[in-house]
Amino acid sequence: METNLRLESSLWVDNKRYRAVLTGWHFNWTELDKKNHDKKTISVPVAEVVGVEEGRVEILPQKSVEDTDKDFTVFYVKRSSGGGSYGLHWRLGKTQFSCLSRVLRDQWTKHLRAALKTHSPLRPHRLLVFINPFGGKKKGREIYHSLVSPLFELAGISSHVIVTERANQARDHLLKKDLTGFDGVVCVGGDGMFSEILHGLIGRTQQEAGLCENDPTVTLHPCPLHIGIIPAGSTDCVCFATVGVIDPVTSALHIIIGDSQPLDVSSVHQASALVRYSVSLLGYGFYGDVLAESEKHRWMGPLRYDYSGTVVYLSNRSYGGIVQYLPADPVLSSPRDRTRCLAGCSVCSRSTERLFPHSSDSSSLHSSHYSHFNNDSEGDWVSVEGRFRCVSLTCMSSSCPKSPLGLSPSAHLADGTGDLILVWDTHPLGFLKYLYRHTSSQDQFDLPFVEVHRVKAVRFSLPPGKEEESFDEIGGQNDVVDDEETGYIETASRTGSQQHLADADLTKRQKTANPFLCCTACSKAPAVSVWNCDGELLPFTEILCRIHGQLVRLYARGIEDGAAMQDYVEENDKHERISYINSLT
Ligand SMILES: CCCCCCCCCCCCC/C=C/[C@@H](O)[C@H](COP(=O)(O)O)NC(=O)CCCCCCCCCCCCCCC
Ligand SMILES: Nc1ncnc2c1ncn2[C@@H]1O[C@H](COP(=O)(O)OP(=O)(O)O)[C@@H](O)[C@H]1O
Ligand SMILES: [Ca+2]
Repeated sequence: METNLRLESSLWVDNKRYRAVLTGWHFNWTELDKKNHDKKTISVPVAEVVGVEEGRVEILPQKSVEDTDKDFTVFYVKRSSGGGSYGLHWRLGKTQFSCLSRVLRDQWTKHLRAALKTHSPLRPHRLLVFINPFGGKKKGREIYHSLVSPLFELAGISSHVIVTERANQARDHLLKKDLTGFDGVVCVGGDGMFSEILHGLIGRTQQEAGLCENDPTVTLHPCPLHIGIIPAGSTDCVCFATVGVIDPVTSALHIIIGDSQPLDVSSVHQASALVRYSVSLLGYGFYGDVLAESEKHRWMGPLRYDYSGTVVYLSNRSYGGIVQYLPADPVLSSPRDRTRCLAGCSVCSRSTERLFPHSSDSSSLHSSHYSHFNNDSEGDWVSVEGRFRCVSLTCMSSSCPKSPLGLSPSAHLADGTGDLILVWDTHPLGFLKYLYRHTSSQDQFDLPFVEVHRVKAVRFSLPPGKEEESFDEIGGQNDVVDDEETGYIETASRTGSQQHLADADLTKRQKTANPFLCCTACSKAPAVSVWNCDGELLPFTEILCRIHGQLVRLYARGIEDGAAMQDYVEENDKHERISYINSLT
């Protein structure tokens, strides 16, 4: 196949003659009629070609085609220079080639298109797009129509666009509507919008497989549809941690070329009922309180988190709790090994083999997946009890513009584990130091009151007697929880209906359990905090979380190391130059 795709000829770009070569994996062109040391080769991996069009094509300011029969135009991914050491911006590169004859032109377009098909099999043809018009700075629609949709069109992708009119519309659509014909789902919005897509797709996949999501020991089926994220939210942590930059064009290009990045997902259960799924921050204490406080200030937009963070920091709270965790195999990796999960991460690739050992045999794929979870005995769990500033679990680094290396800089996107961070009660300046270290590359785990563990599952419970005490205490200051509300929680736990749970607003009981909805004006410090689950408040305090390795796939490839990529590009250029010179002599 590969030999059939090879093509080599002279081509002209801007009236200069080039030697163009298409091997299986690369398309490159080198200027001729120049002294050897000036020769420069441009090399584009076939997998990064966006589109091949007959004629001289422009797409800006709008698409125009000059239909000459000896020309063709190639669009491809171009990395923009000077983008810092982590995360590169991708832009659309364009080169217009002229051939000596129409026959040769047709040969080039045919070969390039065939190579594309062979080398990027996951390119989407049809996408379902959800736009949250109210996310972040409310620019979702504008971002999609001006920056993304012209690129999708150029790449021949057809998209069905839905601008949401209410929260949970995207999730409900994915749970109930016909999805045949779609290769992937794109969300234009923030982490909250991504979470809707995540819940819709995971729920739908388990429904179709006849699996019960409530049971934490069940091996869930990975979702067949890919998810693309066009960032247009407040934190955009999932996008930042999987692409390395918050940039709609970069993300659109990853979608177009069908990049594929698996992602670990944590399921959160209460009394054997599924409560929610989480990929980034599942946080109790500080991060829960910040979210609860910030809900009152939504009108501030993305700034609400800084404001609420300051208010909560100044309130200086800590909470009692029992944390139990199931450690991951320490031989594989550690949260303090100072490595980074980057594009092509070897820890994650090895995990794919471990999680899906017979991936060529689809019948055994799911049955073997996660069987080890059931084999872990109670004795493997580690238990700690005390007072915490915060307890956080994250399946990935959770880097975001506020914290470029993230909550756990060495966490992996797809290794089947999460990092549990315990910040014990400490003096206010110590905690500030911990928070502040998130903004730089200083090690936030190198503090005497901070612990981090790589885990497969986590349980959180309140110290004995504390739960009732806290509700009684608050009950005295607020309306007593009535039966109807308690009834809801019981019903929810019993049926575990994901939709029911997610649809329900916080009940009064949940509000009383939430310090910032009731206690900012109280002098007494509350005994319980609330869980922040990827930006949603959870209605339960005592939970069990389990990490499901590589449950979903994103149109992304992980963070490209800018510095290493530069070397690669230069090395590649040099290699191509030398091999070309050798072929001449
Ligand atoms: C002193 C500077 C401290 C900077 C600390 C930064 C820690 C940042 C860790 C961020 C982890 C983010 C995980 C992602 C969560 C999102 O899923 C989720 C939803 O996002 P969406 O609204 O876009 O849908 N976002 C959140 O829950 C937001 C959490 C944000 C926490 C920010 C805390 C800011 C703290 C400022 C403290 C200031 C203390 C000042 C003392 C004088
Ligand atoms: N049309 C809509 N009206 C109101 N809320 C919506 C709508 N569409 C989505 N949402 C909800 O808005 C929340 C926040 O959206 P998100 O896109 O994450 O923005 P942000 O990052 O600013 O929080 C999400 O939880 C989502 O469920
Ligand atoms: Ca992980």
